[in-house]
Amino acid sequence: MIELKNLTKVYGKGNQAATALSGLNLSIERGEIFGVIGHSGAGKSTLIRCINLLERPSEGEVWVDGVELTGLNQKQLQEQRRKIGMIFQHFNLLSSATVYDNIAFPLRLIGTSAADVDLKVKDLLTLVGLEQHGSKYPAQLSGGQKQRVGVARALASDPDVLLCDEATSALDPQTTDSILRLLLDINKQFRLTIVLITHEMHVIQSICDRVAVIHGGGIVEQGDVAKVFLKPQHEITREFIRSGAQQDGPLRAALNAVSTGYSRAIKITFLGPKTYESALSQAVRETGVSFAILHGTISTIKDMPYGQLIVRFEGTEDAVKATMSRLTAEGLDVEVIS
Ligand SMILES: Nc1ncnc2c1ncn2[C@@H]1O[C@H](COP(=O)(O)OP(=O)(O)OP(=O)(O)O)[C@@H](O)[C@H]1O
Repeated sequence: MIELKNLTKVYGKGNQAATALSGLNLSIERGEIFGVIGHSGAGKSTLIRCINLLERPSEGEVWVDGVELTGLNQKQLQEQRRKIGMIFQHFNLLSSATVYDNIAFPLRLIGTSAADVDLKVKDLLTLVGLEQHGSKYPAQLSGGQKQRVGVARALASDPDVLLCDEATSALDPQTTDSILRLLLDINKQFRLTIVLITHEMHVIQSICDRVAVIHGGGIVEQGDVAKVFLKPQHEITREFIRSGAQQDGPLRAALNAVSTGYSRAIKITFLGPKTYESALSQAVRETGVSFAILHGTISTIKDMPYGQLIVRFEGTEDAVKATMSRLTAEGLDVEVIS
């Protein structure tokens, strides 16, 4: 659906030159919600703005729905851009136009009849839950409502792709969640491909199918959110996960606590329905190992439950190893951490 090949973007020239993206490759499937996470300056905005050529890459190719965009003339590009909607961190609404007129704007630009504009805008107002607010001006709306207008306007031309440029970064946590739910709904309802950039792991965890971690203008890690989130390979990814987690001070103290016999601290990861099964209690009952829970999380990635427990097993070496083997045989991920 979207393919970025050897994408390079250099701003400025000579000794003023700044490389924002260097030789980046990325493939995004139709209908998925793809997240790009990275620190400030990593290249996220440049990357997302290259997908609709708001920013023209210095080198490389941008393929959307089988069409390579960098080779198109202005008219062809305008045509293709209609298939790519975009929403922004600061909403970018026309302050002197009503909600209705903001949403109607892209339709009027392409000469849609007044009757069709009316039908479409009313449908979109209902879709984003703003039926009662069509005649208001942006200044009379909350941040979440403004972003709903942004979503409705982006959907007016029936795009195949929605680009979200830090779309929830200016919103409080509750409003963020309501906008994320709206994005998830429209992704399901219209099989819309969504690409979002963010610096918050929570956003990725809530709605994305796959994620790429970007650092220094390149992708350092990518894959299914569950895989990247639960088994991060790169230090930058681990940093993001730590920043979204609770303080690990108490855990460190527990790991350092002296134990009398043979003991191992183990991280056990449960995914999907296994999260709610009793594999751990069954395994220790059978092997006679005792255990203390040092740290635990149960949450969801998109709508899939997962759990992560750090436990200290105590018993004979053979019994501890047998317990780990049993958990592995049950399909759980088991990792010795100390
Ligand atoms: N118009 C520009 N002119 C010169 N350099 C730029 C320009 N836009 C971005 N850069 C540089 O390119 C690099 C990547 O910037 P970009 O805005 O893509 O990162 P980002 O990950 O989106 O950061 P943030 O989260 O702070 O928006 C940075 O070093 C930035 O200073």
